[in-house]
Amino acid sequence: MTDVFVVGIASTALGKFPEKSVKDFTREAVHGALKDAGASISDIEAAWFSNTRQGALEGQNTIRGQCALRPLGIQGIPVTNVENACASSSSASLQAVAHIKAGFCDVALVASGEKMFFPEKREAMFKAFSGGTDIHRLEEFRQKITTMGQDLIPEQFQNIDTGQRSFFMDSYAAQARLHMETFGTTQKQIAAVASKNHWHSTFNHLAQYQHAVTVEEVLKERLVSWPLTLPMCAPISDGGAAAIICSEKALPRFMKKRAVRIRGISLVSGTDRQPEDFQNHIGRLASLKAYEQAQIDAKDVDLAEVHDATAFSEIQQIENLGLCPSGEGGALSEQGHTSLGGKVPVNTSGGLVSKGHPVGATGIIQLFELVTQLRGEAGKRQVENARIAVAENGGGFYECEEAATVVTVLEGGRSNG
Ligand SMILES: CC(=O)SCCNC(=O)CCNC(=O)[C@H](O)C(C)(C)COP(=O)(O)OP(=O)(O)OC[C@H]1O[C@@H](n2cnc3c(N)ncnc32)[C@H](O)[C@@H]1OP(=O)(O)O
Repeated sequence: MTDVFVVGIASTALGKFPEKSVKDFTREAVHGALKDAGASISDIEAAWFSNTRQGALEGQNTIRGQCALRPLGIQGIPVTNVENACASSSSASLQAVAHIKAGFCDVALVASGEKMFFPEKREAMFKAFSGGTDIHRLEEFRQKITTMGQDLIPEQFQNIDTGQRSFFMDSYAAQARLHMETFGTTQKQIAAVASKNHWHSTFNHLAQYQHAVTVEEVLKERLVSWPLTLPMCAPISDGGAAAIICSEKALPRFMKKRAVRIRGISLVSGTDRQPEDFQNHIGRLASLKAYEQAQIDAKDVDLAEVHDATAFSEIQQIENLGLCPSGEGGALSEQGHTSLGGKVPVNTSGGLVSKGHPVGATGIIQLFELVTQLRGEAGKRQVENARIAVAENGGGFYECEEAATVVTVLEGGRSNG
């Protein structure tokens, strides 16, 4: 089977852009990725597209990819729409990799345009998140998560209305409380992750928020769902991203020196595990599979982008990726080991909490950061001598964890000859 490479990749600026459409983000991202690869539209033999919101908020229920790509001249080739909640575009990447490995094509496009911010439809904007779980069991899930670690919530924060928010913030808050109860993780450690990611994003001109926030400031901010405060939560974001990937055979047509090899990619769905069973967390299962494919060990990882839909999630995911033992993610983060300049920098882009989280596009945006790093083009946030990078992208929520998780292992530099 052929090796598969990323030869072109781009992300738009992320943020709240009420004047822009899904088509605008897609156009900018696809043109950026083609330019980066030195490719043209006629090079693309098959395309995958991800978007999660256009159906719920704009009524574009199906064929979103065809609608966004045809105006760019991408037509007459297979176009497949992939929806897997926040893991949509990484799931799409896996389909494209499999297609190339199976020999169906040599050059593929994976693209996403996402629009989440609709100030005039605020209620619908938040309600749309509930579609990322089993809507027929929403109340059951809600009750279950409310009871998780409830005793830990300080009295002054119990039963208070913290305003409109996505269902997911309550789910992650419940998981955070369970982790605190089990391992002694502290709210201050979660704040340290948020503060570190906000600092990282000061070096990322595409990030939604680009200001530093101290640990103390994070803790003093508005509460969203205990123990999570505002800067610990992924914001509402618009944006797009695209990648051109190819087989070994097609590689000489592109800038070989800047190519990054996809050494492993795995997709796992959640299981019936109990919340306390951390060893079988979906992120752990997905990373083990991807590491096996890539024939690497956690100690080989030079940097990672993980799905910090909340700052707590980063603690959970670095444990799942094996960057530290279970229960030690909070301490590892607080001691600065996951910061730029630390042992294994995590979320150098600023992560979802600061760089932004246009959900369908997030998988490719994570790859964009890692490819930029592996090419040595990350400027002030560059991780020295980075060779192996890992992306972890989680989507949806079923029972007590993400419904889908994709882990991708990338290798840059000397692997490409
Ligand atoms: C599997 C998964 O990935 S699930 C995750 C999917 N994503 C989500 O669930 C999104 C979760 N986020 C939310 O629900 C919302 O963003 C909330 C509740 C946290 C905040 O929403 P609101 O109360 O409407 O606040 P709003 O977005 O208006 O922000 C107000 C201001 O606070 C500040 N702010 C908001 N979020 C952040 C953040 N993460 N970091 C720093 N500042 C922030 C900004 O100054 C912002 O104003 P601006 O965006 O206009 O500059």
